[in-house]
Amino acid sequence: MKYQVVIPAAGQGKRMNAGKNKQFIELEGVPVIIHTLRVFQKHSLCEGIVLVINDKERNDFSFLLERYNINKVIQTVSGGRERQDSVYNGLKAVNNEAMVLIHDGARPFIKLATIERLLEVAAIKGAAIVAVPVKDTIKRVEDNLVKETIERASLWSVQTPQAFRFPIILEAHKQAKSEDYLGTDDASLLERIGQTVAVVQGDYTNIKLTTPDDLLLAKAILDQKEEKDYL
Ligand SMILES: Nc1ccn([C@@H]2O[C@H](COP(=O)(O)OP(=O)(O)OP(=O)(O)O)[C@@H](O)[C@H]2O)c(=O)n1
Ligand SMILES: C[C@](O)(CO)[C@H](O)COP(=O)(O)O
Repeated sequence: MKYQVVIPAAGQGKRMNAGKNKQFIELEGVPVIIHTLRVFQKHSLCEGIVLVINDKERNDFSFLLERYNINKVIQTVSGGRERQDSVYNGLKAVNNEAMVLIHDGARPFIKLATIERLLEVAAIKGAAIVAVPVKDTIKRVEDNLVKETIERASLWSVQTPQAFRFPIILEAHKQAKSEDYLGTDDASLLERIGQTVAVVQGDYTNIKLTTPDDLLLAKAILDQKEEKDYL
């Protein structure tokens, strides 16, 4: 199923502490955001990319899109205070494609096979997300004391892309905004209004580059990278 993808890349990268937006950090000489965009640029089912950026970085992004010939970007839109605001701004620029994916610019290692499996499920279920089973024990902690150990068998660590039939995710964002609800992912905006969301198992290598140690993992992942998986 053909789709458009919204790529939020308007964050500040505070936890990365790199002194710049982590999207511009180079991995093997190529900026993180380009690694991410290249996957969708090459995917024949991707009909367009809406890139969400900080206006102060518009020239930087434009230069990179030109240099790396990322010509599937149909619009670059301004980000907002929170990731959710940025995504909503991006959704409003999608030209009413039946299916929309939302994928963090900070997740450069998404595989084509995962995207294709996600699309198949989202086409049937209306909404689907990529996730991996949790490997560690998860506990709820308050004031450095364990309050609860959460049964691990049903816990998943959620990633992106998240795929939705366009009208339902646009409406969910609209409703969350009108009710001042802030979620940490887009699927939660559907869950809170009673919509079902399917889960597709992805890869543990589909990491979000968040803190400096993630760059060590990124190097190891790139060392093992099979071009065919991504491009
Ligand atoms: N207001 C925001 C916040 C985040 N993002 C994007 O959403 C993705 C996931 O967010 P995160 O990893 O938290 O990125 P940052 O917000 O940049 O990181 P930090 O919280 O450490 O500042 C990233 O691609 C980021 O650029 C965005 O477009 N707009
Ligand atoms: C959307 C997400 O990547 C799913 O794991 C995650 O919630 C983003 O969190 P962030 O703090 O905005 O990076």
